Amino acid sequence: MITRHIPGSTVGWGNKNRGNWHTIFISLDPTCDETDINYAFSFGQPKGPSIWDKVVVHPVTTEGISLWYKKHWVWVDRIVETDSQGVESCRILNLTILAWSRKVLDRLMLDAKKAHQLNGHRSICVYAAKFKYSEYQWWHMACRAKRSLQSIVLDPGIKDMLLEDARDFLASKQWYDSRGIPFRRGYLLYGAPGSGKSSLIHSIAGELKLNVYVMSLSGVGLDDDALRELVSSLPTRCILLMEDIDVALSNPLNRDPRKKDGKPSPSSTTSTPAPPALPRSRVTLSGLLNALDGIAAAEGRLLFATTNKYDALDPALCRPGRMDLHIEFKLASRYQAAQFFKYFFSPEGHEKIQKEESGAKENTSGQTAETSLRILTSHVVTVGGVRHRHELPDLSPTELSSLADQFSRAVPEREFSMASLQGYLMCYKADPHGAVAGIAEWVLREKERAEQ
Ligand SMILES: Nc1ncnc2c1ncn2[C@@H]1O[C@H](COP(=O)(O)OP(=O)(O)OP(=O)(O)O)[C@@H](O)[C@H]1O
Repeated sequence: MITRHIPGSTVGWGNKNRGNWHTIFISLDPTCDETDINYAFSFGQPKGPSIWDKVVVHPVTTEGISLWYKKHWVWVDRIVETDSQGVESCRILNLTILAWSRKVLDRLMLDAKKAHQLNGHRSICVYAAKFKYSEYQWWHMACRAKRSLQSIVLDPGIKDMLLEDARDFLASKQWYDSRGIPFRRGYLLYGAPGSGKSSLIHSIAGELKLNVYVMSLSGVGLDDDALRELVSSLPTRCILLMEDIDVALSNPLNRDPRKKDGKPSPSSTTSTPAPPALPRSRVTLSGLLNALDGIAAAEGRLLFATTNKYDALDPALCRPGRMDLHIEFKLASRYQAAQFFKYFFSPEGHEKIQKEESGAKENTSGQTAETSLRILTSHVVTVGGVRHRHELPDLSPTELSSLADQFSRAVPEREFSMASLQGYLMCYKADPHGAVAGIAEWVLREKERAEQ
């Protein structure tokens, strides 16, 4: 049996052979960064779904899966070892292959490595909490192309502050340990819908090479126990995204469900029959707080919670230690409108969009980055399944700035969301002059619509 340590990572691996059965096992240190695991195991598309993609479908179960590699049948299973207190101590991936020679496995490892390098860490994996087979588990949903931070336009300083804070946190494990402070950090992003909260989180995940675990507290059947299980089974170093955190907790029963002792609420004593209640989450506030900072809560994770109703949140949830930074996202300022316009119509913006698109395309069609870079300044629009390519007019930086300035002057301060401005600009994908000419009328129309 050979055990080796992959340099620069926390993944150790070895192999053992029994006749024509060859097994390679990879023991994953519990502090292992998910990207290290990906490094060893991700097979980028278009070769087919990655081994890692398949394996992570059951991130904490030992359920095995099989797949084909170069006409060889490969059996992959996963073992989670726990210590005497039930805390995960080690994860092991076993890959077993039937072949004359174990060289196939070596090739598989090399291919995994090459494919991952080719993929250039261009994507992040998104997992969602799903209720399947009578329990909640993390399921691999998709690999998403990273979104450049530059494509998100906020008021100056916000992005850098958030990114720096998260970077600093991830590099400070020792500092937290030495002071006995739980190694966790929480960010609460709140404010107007369509102002970039989710986009920013995905972009930060890309910058920090962290996978994103998304959950909604209002999920049907989610209760305190399931929530605790989900949170405690998170890997170290990841982003936990709790979307619309107010939704479940707006239920007044959640603060303390036992208070009412099963007595009918005042509204139900009136003669008017109450409308049928919508299915509500069974997560209580205390259950949520326990999941976030109880003994079993995962360490090393970044929590991002989003809400459109900041005032509806309980102060206990928002206190430092749970939500360390609160960041308000407002409707678009004129500054944002101008910057977004410039990004949208600049060749660099297009370049970024093309690169992001090429990353996404590689995942499905096998197109290489080189091919897509050749169409840098053209824009691909899909209408009813037909692709049209629009050439972006050649604008000098001064012209672009001037157009952006005119555009932003027509957009009233803090009245429209960035999502709605994006929606408007999408109608003028390669026509910045048209976008400027039409904006005043669009603003009027939208205002009238809002008043109706
Ligand atoms: N500040 C921004 N900069 C660039 N694009 C933005 C910005 N805000 C929103 N968008 C665009 O608008 C769309 C919606 O954004 P996003 O989902 O991030 O908003 P949100 O604040 O999370 O919304 P909600 O609260 O409704 O979930 C995305 O396609 C995104 O590209």
